[in-house]
Amino acid sequence: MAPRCSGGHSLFLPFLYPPFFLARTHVLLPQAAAESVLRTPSRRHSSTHVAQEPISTRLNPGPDDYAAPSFADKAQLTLYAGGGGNGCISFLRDLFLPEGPPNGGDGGHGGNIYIQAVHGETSLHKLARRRFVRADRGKNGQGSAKSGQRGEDVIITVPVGTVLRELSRVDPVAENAMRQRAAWFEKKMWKARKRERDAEAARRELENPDAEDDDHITPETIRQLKEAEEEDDPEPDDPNRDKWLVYPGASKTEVRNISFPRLRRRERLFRQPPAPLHLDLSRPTPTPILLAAGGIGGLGNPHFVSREHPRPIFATKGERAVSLEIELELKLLADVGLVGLPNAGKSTLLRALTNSRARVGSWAFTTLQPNIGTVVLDSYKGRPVVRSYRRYPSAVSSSSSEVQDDQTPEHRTRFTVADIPGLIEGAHLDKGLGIAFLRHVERAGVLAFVIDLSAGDAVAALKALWREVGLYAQMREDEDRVRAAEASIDWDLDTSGDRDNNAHADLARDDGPDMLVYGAPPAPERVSGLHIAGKPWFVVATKGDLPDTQENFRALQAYLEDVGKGAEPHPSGIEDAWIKRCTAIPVSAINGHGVDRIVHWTVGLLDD
Ligand SMILES: Nc1nc2c(ncn2[C@@H]2O[C@H](COP(=O)(O)OP(=O)(O)OP(=O)(O)O)[C@@H](O)[C@H]2O)c(=O)[nH]1
Ligand SMILES: [Mg+2]
Repeated sequence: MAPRCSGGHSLFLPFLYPPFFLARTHVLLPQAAAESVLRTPSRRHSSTHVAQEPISTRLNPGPDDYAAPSFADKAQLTLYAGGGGNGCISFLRDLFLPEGPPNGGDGGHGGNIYIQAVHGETSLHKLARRRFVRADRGKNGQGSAKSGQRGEDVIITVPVGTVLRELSRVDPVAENAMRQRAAWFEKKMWKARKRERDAEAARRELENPDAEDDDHITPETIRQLKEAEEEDDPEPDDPNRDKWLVYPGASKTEVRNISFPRLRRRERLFRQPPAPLHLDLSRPTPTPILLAAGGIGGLGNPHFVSREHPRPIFATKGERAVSLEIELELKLLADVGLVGLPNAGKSTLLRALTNSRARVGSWAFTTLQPNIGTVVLDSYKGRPVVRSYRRYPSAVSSSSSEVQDDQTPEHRTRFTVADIPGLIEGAHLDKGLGIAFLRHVERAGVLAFVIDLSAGDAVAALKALWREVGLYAQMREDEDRVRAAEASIDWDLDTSGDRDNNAHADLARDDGPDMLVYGAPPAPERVSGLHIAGKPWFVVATKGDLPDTQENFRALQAYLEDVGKGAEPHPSGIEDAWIKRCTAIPVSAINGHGVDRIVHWTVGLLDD
């Protein structure tokens, strides 16, 4: 019978404890390693070796023991900001005061819609189901000078890493301003025509001083002519007329004869941000960002008291509010992205590291949607697991106050880990579950390559994974370059002519050569893929509890040492990629062994 060790830890994974590695190998016979695999709590005290179904634990759960992730990384929403409430037309009535002064209250302002990126949200599924977001309308004003209540604001909370793009907007305020400008211009033209007509009539009268004697042109005919012309060219309507509310008891003639006063421009507390909105919420937003401003409330009739209108029977309507169609796309901003072949043990590792209940199964493509888990470093209940500090990149902010914030490191109490579906060869060509999920690790701070030590050559597996990731990165960079080329303006329309004689080209060259593209877009630069290959990475060599995995691990470790020294190229083949601290951490995720080292190593890389 094979020798058995009493301490579980020392028997497992000799390479978890490198200093003791050589000393311990002599007791680690293959049979012993094989036994250790089956060492589940129920077996620890059993004296027989009868094969039993391993008892399911949190790290080795049954296929049905999982929380289905509700995940969506895209959502399209229509936002309706709240309209303003109407102003009120009312007059004070009291004993012995039948016709008191006007006392209609103002309408309340409509609610705004904001967006805020927060830690703790990991998916857009709730918003994807919602489709519409409406802020409340302001309440109408009431008699006795009671103003209407303000409409309630809505804050859309999204995960950090969400990108917002505006698709379209309907802005009644902007439309109205445009209509007003057109009406103002039309009125100006009409006034000019009227002046011309008057001048013409006066000239005719002057030219015919003895018009009374003339049968054809009398002052009466001149007046009639002018009237006919005026009928053909009526005064344009006041574009502000539909902004007014008139007392419903007023007669039609009264309404027709009201000359509404000029509406003054009103100061806005919330200005609608200009179109098109494009936000990249790659860090938490301490204060919500305004997306759609509510309409301002109407004014009650006391605002319009004047000598001409001592008892105004009109008030203004509340402003209609903007509506926006937006698209949200989530590029998960997990700190660590787990990349591995299907069935490598990524989800088990996520369970071991965090409280996640990701689905685990001994078949490929168990995970169909990304799972996010949070590793708590400091719960403020005792000593932190490890002290860590987060610094935000200063490139994100522009204002000086924010730059100041960037320089003060924030105490990191947790970090997030993203487990995505497994990659297969050709994933960058959309094979398997494809590249749809690679964009979630694209933005991770650290990449952890999860490699199953029991599934053949670990070095080959690592190279295959890096190849896919590298090709994906290069593809993304190409896409970005093409998009940038398409979006830039080609100022040099005369491609056949001599450029030196072309005034446009000269102008462009002097003023801003970087902004302009001459003729065809330039040939793409050398493809790099560095935006992913430049990230810190390490290898998690898992399933180390299985027999005959030590050799594989040793070969992997030797290969990574060579990569670190520069003797071997980076596994992706990309030049200048990150090779500072390449290492492999052996773990047995199913037993939770070695996972603490992953936490420490990750924190080291994140803090760097
Ligand atoms: N012996 C052993 N088995 C493990 C270990 N980690 C995972 N497994 C088993 O490997 C199988 C696959 O694990 P998963 O965590 O579902 O693998 P995955 O990489 O998430 O797979 P996909 O989601 O399909 O990509 C399961 O049967 C696990 O129990 C380990 O450390 N040791
Ligand atoms: Mg999985």
